[in-house]
Amino acid sequence: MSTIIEFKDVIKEYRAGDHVLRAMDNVNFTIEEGEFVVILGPSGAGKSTLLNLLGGLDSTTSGQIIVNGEHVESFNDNELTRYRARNVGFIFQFYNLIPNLTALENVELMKDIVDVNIDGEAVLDSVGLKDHSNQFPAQLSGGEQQRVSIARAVAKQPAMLLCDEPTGALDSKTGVLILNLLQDMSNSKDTTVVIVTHNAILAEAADKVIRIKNGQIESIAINENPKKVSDLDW
Ligand SMILES: Nc1ncnc2c1ncn2[C@@H]1O[C@H](COP(=O)(O)OP(=O)(O)OP(=O)(O)O)[C@@H](O)[C@H]1O
Repeated sequence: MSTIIEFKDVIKEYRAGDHVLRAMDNVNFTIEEGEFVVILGPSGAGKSTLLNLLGGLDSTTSGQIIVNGEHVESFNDNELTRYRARNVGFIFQFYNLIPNLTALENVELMKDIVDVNIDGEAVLDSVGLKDHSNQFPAQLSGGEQQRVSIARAVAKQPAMLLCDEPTGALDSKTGVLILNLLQDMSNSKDTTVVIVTHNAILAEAADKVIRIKNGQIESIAINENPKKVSDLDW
């Protein structure tokens, strides 16, 4: 496997007046292509900060973030926009659906952003929304809206899927369906999946588990025999 993501001595500080908060404190790790990675840590540990830096949504204070051989920390705004569009699928807690487009149109919208063939109906089917493709976001429940946004990120077939509590609004059965889909995508080796979660059980399904605490890496563990998501004891 080849390394797709590398954090080298990454520091991220937030300033509020003369107070400085170090949210990322000298963080080093690598992620291999196609890995299914789970990031765990208590509230405020820096998990979302890590994901935002990796996704090019926020900039480092110092250090290097190398993705596919490119230095993300050195990108200007245009380069960051291109990087996000080409490489990253985001599954975050805010759904960002376009209200006057149907579920299907929200998914197929990705055709205009990346050069991929999208079978929107099939992707909606894979997240259990086959019968909802012609509904508008306001006609869907919170969990269904979250699944449309997951379908949209998946349809893009990105090199990296960055997920912040991807199953937050879902019941456990639907959550397992989604996590299964994400694990299958990483098993196909085309997509590297990084999931931030409070759910420690998911660690058993990960290829790599990164634990962070107070902005620092507490441990990095490799699972030689990760479980299938569907075999976990939820
Ligand atoms: N934009 C910001 N400005 C100032 N401080 C911030 C900002 N974003 C995050 N922080 C601080 O950085 C630290 C890490 O926050 P982060 O959101 O990364 O934690 P987290 O591990 O994702 O927490 P949670 O599990 O509660 O979502 C926290 O102390 C937080 O208050």
